[in-house]
Amino acid sequence: MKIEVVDGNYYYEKRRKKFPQLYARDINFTLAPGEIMAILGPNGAGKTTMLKCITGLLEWKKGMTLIDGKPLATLDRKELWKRVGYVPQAHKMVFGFSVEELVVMGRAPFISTLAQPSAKDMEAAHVALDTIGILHLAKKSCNEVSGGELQLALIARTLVSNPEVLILDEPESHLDIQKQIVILQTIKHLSQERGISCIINTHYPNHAFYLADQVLMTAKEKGIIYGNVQEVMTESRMKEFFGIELKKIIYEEEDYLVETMVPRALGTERDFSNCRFNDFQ
Ligand SMILES: Nc1ncnc2c1ncn2[C@@H]1O[C@H](COP(=O)(O)OP(=O)(O)OP(=O)(O)O)[C@@H](O)[C@H]1O
Repeated sequence: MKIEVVDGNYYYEKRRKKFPQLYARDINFTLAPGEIMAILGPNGAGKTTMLKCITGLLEWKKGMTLIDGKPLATLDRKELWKRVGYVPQAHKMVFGFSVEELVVMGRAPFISTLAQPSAKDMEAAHVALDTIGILHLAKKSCNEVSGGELQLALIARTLVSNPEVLILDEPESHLDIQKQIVILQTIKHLSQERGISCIINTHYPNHAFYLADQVLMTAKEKGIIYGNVQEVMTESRMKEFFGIELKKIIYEEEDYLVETMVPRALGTERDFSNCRFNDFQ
């Protein structure tokens, strides 16, 4: 599925006087099938709002989303949600459901109204739980799992409908580092093996380096930059958009490379007063 946004912009009615446009420049991008785009920006920059506008959960006040060249507004919503998986930010919601019930709800576009999920739907839910590595939680109540486990279940819920596109709002934000890696690798695998396109909001520059073909960076007064990850995520751009100095680090082994960015402010001054000359050799 190809997703395009043409001249998109938005405002919240309540805040229209102060912010007649949430984005200082209109949003334009094209995401080809199997590509991953990361959206980065400071808190409040409008990343969640952008995901909602892209998927039609909110209506752009200006511009539009095109799906395979057709305006999203002209598409049948039920058909669209068979093709698009949306993972919202996980809040501790009070669910009376078990994890497998939550996940099988992802099959809803395929289940006729009032019908019970079939054995095939249940099997799809278990496969999705297994893919994410939380099949053992299937029977647990959503009230009893941790925020991170709930986040994983929400991701599994989108996978049961075999989406062509995954839209993920900070999917790694409540997860420990091992589960973050599981999620990032799963997203990459889904894009490479199944050709699923992904749009992911993240606060982690190194996750964008790992995953993204393209990056869209936004900050209220700075506007929007969009391009490939190397073009957009430079030290000077990060300083401009986030107001802090981030240093790009490349860790290399023979045939292995990790790119990341670390905040310079978290370093400490080195004290060389007790070092002997030989220590520097
Ligand atoms: N329903 C709403 N009504 C009015 N203003 C809203 C509403 N939802 C969000 N906003 C405001 O719009 C701006 C963008 O919010 P949004 O949640 O899209 O930002 P974000 O970049 O995703 O933030 P974060 O990184 O903190 O999750 C914020 O200033 C927010 O307070």
